Amino acid sequence: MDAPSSREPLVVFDRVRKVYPTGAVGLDDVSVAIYPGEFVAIVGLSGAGKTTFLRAINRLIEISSGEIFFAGRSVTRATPAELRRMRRDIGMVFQNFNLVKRLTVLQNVLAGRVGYHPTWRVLLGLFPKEDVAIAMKALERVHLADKAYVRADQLSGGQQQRVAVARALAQEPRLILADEPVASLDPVTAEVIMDDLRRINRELGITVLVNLHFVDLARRYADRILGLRAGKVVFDGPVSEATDEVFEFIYGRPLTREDMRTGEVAARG
Ligand SMILES: Nc1ncnc2c1ncn2[C@@H]1O[C@H](COP(=O)(O)OP(=O)(O)OP(=O)(O)O)[C@@H](O)[C@H]1O
Repeated sequence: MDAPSSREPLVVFDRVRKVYPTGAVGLDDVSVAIYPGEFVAIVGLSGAGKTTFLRAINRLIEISSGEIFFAGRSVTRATPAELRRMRRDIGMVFQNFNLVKRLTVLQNVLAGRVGYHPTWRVLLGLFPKEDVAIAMKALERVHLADKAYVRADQLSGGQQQRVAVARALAQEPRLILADEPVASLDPVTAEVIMDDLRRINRELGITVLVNLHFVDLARRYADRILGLRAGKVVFDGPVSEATDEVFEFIYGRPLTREDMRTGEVAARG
């Protein structure tokens, strides 16, 4: 693989600030570049700005100043049509799955294709055969093809999150944004989801940005750690440099059992 510095970044934040109408600061002068193929974990305490960072990329949140670029184009100044086109390339996975529970698994995954068709067609549920093939392939990637015709609400939480990953994948995105994707799952299931995301990243070259508050998962799965505190990037480096001391610096306090998905804090010498 090329060294990141020799490639065009996929996402750029240029002096981005977000101040909510309440006065709360979501992002404070953030400048950062994410390169194609990276798997980046964004870490920080609750309220540090992780969700704001992620949602600013596809403009689910409007920033207050600065500029964000995706694939060399300004997201901030994009017209509605340009924004729709960009959002096709950006899949999203949420903490609470966001599936339509009364629809089948396959129908949920097909929702990932809506950005490719006019609204009337989608409302009638008229997806071309190729889309069904893409959706089935996405389900195979998360090992759920056998559940295609089951109603989404019949699945376990972990399975529902895998459907959500398949839905993002069916978009054939360049980037997947995952906002605390394992926060409501047990440790074993959390690893299944993280394994899926990593496999997708490695095998398909899709860039993955994931908000995590578990130190062990961030270390195990990410290539790069972006540490936020009070809206500022206070650490940006490879996972090998993200020591306990670094996490304690990002969090502004000692690590606790709650910071580990497994609930174990390593003994420190
Ligand atoms: N819609 C909103 N209106 C006002 N303030 C907000 C809003 N969303 C977030 N904030 C504030 O912006 C700051 C950053 O919040 P954000 O949700 O991005 O942090 P986070 O790191 O994702 O935290 P969490 O893990 O709790 O979601 C916090 O101070 C938060 O209270």
